[in-house]
Amino acid sequence: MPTHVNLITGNPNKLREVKTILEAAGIEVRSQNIDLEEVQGSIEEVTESKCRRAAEQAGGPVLVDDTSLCFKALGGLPGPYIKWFLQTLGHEGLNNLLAAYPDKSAEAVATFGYSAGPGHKPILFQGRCPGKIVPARGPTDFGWDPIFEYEGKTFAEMDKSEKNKISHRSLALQKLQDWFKEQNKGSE
Ligand SMILES: O=c1[nH]c(=O)c2ncn([C@@H]3O[C@H](COP(=O)(O)OP(=O)(O)OP(=O)(O)O)[C@@H](O)[C@H]3O)c2[nH]1
Ligand SMILES: [Mg+2]
Repeated sequence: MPTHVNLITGNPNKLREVKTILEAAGIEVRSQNIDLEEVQGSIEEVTESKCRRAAEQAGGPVLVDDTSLCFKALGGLPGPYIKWFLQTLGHEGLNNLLAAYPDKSAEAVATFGYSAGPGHKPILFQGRCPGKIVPARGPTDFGWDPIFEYEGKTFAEMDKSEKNKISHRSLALQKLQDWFKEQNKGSE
């Protein structure tokens, strides 16, 4: 296991969750806020490009988190473009996108990219959490948490620790930790 990672993000809520999850496993989370240009493409392409840019700009090993919200009735959209949809339409507008469809199911997808440094190919770790889109319930301090319902509660209605146990982000970070452990074995 590395003793620390450098998470490149401008999002303090992500940083808080990643810190809670990884620091419980003994990995210190440092962070740099670098505004990275984000390309269009599949979830994986967006994350890989973001991770490459982050490594170049930070000049060393980096971790990035790109988060998607995928509506089943819309073939996976807004997907990696959820940030702009959320900013433009708000919670109500996101619900309205699904008004014509009986299927409100969605998936929260966290894709972490880890690069050992500039020029190193990013390795991706993905976690998916199934849920459905509902009218907003709960505190509004983090993105689309109030409209994403998992087993009867929106993410916003959950305690932070409850969300961190089952979230897309914790599933992805579990895979990252498993990979770190594998790497360690190889170097022993
Ligand atoms: O309710 C939420 N619960 C979450 O668990 C979650 N994770 C991310 N988000 C939001 O989804 C968009 C992703 O865009 P995104 O991955 O590009 O993030 P970002 O631009 O905010 O930060 P970063 O790219 O600097 O890391 C942004 O609007 C984030 O606020 C979440 N909302
Ligand atoms: Mg972003």
